[in-house]
Amino acid sequence: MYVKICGLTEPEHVAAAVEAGADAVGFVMTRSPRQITPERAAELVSLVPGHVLTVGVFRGEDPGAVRAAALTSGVRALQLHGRHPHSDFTALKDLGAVLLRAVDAEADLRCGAFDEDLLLVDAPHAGSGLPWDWAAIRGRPSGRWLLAGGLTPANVTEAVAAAGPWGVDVSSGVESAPGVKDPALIKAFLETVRGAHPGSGSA
Ligand SMILES: O=C(O)c1ccccc1N[C@@H]1O[C@H](COP(=O)(O)O)[C@@H](O)[C@H]1O
Repeated sequence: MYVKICGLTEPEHVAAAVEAGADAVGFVMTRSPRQITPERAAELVSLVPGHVLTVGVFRGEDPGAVRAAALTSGVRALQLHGRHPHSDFTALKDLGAVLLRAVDAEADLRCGAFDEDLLLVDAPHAGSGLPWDWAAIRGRPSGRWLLAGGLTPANVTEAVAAAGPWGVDVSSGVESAPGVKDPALIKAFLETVRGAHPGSGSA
């Protein structure tokens, strides 16, 4: 199962995610308790080995702003939250980055229609960090998609069994306080997922 650890702001937390076996690490470059500048993201990206995908996370920015942040930070994937027309993704294609469309589970489950590289299905009220009815989306997204929203080391096994995703994405569920990652929780999350689903995928 593919695992992304998101919202990293400190080198030691990047190291914790990489050592624990994350497939992807995310850097939030939009308004958030986890927001970092593209320049800070570049410093953290430089610490990530090539086999781990680096993802820039954005919400509502126009493609020009996303492009500028992508070029400065050097992330290899772009995760766009918000109601972006397909043309926003097309406008970024030439960067050669993996493109992730993030949708919330209530607003848009026409998941078969997406043609970005990856789909990320977040909670109906994205950003709450609360568990939600994962079973409601079982069988609806197709292809490679990540489940997110309120996942923790304690509930990820149940969430995966309920929703049947290709991968999982966690941020607040591996924090000791909003925006403060906890290396022990990062390790526990990876161990739990890998224990139940050995092996990972490739984006
Ligand atoms: O983490 C944030 O603050 C954030 C801000 C803006 C857009 C997305 C954000 N995070 C992403 O939200 C999902 C779910 O996170 P959580 O585990 O419920 O906290 C995940 O994809 C984060 O990358």
